[in-house]
Amino acid sequence: MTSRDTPAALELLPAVDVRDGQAVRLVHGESGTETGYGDPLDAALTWQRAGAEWLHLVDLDAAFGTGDNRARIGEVVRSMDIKVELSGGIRDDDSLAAALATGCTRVNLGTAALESPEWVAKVIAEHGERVAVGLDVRGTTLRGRGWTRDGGDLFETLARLDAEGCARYVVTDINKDGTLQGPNLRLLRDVCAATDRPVVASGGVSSLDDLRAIATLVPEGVEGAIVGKALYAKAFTMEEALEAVS
Ligand SMILES: O=C(O)c1ccccc1N[C@@H]1O[C@H](COP(=O)(O)O)[C@@H](O)[C@H]1O
Repeated sequence: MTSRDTPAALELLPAVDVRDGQAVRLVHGESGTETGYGDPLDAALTWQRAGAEWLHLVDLDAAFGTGDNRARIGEVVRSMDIKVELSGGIRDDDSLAAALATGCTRVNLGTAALESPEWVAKVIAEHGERVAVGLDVRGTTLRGRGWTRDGGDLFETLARLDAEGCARYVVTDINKDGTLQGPNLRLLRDVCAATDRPVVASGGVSSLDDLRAIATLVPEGVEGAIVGKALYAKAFTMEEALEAVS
């Protein structure tokens, strides 16, 4: 079982979400709300050049069940010198093997953790630190299948995954995601209180002050923060973000 190691600084994971081969941002994760930001490799390389140590890479078509961007995603991962957390549509042996074969540092499972608990327990046992679970919530209700279906209670699922040895959680407040309205610090605190595993925060970051606020939760177990729209909207630069949490 993984214990929570408090890192010196909050890790930042710039997000590259891929739909139809393009980097996009959504609002509340809703299909059809895409704003396009061009080539995903260009975006990823931009964050890497700016000093990011992680990339949060999402195959949105795979998450929505509208196809996949496997080939493009594989190219992006293989082009990175930094660590990559890969998400979206990893729900069975085939998609897991393809994701791990890209050389990504870890995969992030969403829907599978809600719909295929036995498979996920096996994958956690086999792959340990290479597997995180994405807990994508509205309120305290988990959402799967592109965030379109309810998938049970956050804290019941967290307890089950903890018992199975899940290494870390990526916690997304869907109501905040893509809105630039600030993170849900209460949710992050509540999750940290319920588990001793590291937590990566996702959703709502709009400013350097938001990142500083998330960084105050490092002692409670928040290890990292995913930053999406704020970077694309140029609310701050990646360099400024890294400086703010260093
Ligand atoms: O990141 C998003 O904006 C997003 C929106 C809608 C659905 C999923 C999204 N992202 C990530 O995708 C995985 C879930 O994929 P799956 O359920 O395992 O197929 C999860 O990491 C979400 O945070």
